[in-house]
Amino acid sequence: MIPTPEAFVDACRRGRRAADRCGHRILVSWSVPLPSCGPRLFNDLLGAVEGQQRVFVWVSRWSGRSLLACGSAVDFGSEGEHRIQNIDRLWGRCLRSELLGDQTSQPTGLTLVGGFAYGDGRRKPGGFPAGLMWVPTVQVSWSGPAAPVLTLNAIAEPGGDVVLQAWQQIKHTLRLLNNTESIVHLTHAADASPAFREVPTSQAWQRLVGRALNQIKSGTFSKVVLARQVIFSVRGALHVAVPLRRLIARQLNSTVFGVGLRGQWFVGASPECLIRIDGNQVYTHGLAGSAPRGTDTLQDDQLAASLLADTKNAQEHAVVAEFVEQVLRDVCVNVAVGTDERVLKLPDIQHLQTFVRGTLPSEEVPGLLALAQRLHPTPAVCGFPRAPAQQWLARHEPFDRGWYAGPVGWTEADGTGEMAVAIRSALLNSASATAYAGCGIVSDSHEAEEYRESCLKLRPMLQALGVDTGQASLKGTL
Ligand SMILES: C=C(O[C@H]1C=CC=C(C(=O)O)[C@@H]1O)C(=O)O
Repeated sequence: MIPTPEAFVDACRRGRRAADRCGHRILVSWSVPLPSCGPRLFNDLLGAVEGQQRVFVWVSRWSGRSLLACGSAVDFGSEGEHRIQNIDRLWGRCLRSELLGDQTSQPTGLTLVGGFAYGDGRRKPGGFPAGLMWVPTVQVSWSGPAAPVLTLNAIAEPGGDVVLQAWQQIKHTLRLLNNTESIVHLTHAADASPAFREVPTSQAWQRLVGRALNQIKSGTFSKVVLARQVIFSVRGALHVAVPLRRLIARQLNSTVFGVGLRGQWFVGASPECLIRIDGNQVYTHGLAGSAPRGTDTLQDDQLAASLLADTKNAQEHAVVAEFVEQVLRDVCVNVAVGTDERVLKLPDIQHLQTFVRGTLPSEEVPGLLALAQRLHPTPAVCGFPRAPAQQWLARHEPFDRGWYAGPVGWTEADGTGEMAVAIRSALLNSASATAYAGCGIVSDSHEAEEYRESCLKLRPMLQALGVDTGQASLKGTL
């Protein structure tokens, strides 16, 4: 099923010779189109990779790019305020001095995948790291209707036994590609139990909204985005392929992601693109201001019209749209702000949105990660002005956001790539599923309305986890 695997072994041999010459490790990246049909292979592979130690899943509604990757040839990790920038620097250095040197152009499939915690706190034992991106050992990617591309990456060390290593990697890849059929049929969802715990409790969260409103009145900030957690216990083994498939099938206007690290998974369907680069074009997205969906088209359109006309939502949205526009103006030329498609309709909620695009000038410019560092956190997940909102959240939000609302995505050697704001997400392990939602609080916000809105934002993940939100005990709460 892998065409010309010997070519990968040859590339590894060349990598080893280069490593011997320069005395340091060399990254070998080799890609080949796969003959199998795309969507089916993707769906089947999802079942096959879920048990792996390191997995990255991506189904983009912005670029049409899908990725399924496992293993890591090389990790780039960093903590602290400059974690995105630090990983950008390490990746740049790897591309300049460690990539297999005798290729005439950039390797086509080489991709860095991963993400970042929302905050710059230090890594907690057992939790997701503050920043981790990596080059997968095995990756299958699709772009629109084109044939899937298989990419194998390996590190050749000076004096290392690359031939054995390369054949083992091919064997492992073949096992993954061939095992898909049997594994997918064994995959059953152990749905999350309807028993749940809210952090903070609904009353405490609404009291916090009240305190945020006092700060807004006293002029500390004009907007803050307050989040909450809902924690479900999980009965039996949770097969992550099941919620991922549900998200892919239902959240058609959201980019679906899944990051598996040592048995824990961070998954979600984000409607918010932090940054996307395609060639010299840069895209970002302001998303804030929300309304429920209607029960029929007439009511739905009325709700969208009121959302567009409402001053509270307009204010909540404007700070985000103006912020992301300014970041693009700082680095791009020909910045244009989209005026159509002002409302994004998702199955459970609708939002105000603004698309901003720009062109990278031809001189040396920041890449995807450097732009993500400038944009994160936008006022859609933090507040405005950023520093006082951030400080207030650090003191009052009673949990660590982890990767919720952080940047998650991928970038290639030529700078192409995309990162989502990881909202509408959950952290899953063998015992529990923790789902997150946050709401932008501005001067005209109301505690109970914001609580109801946060429940709508939790729904995509709860539905994906098999929680019956129509059930009596959850009605009016979630
Ligand atoms: C912070 C979240 O949503 C943001 C994105 C869209 C609309 C939002 C709002 O209306 O509050 C939030 O700013 C979340 O879903 O957890």
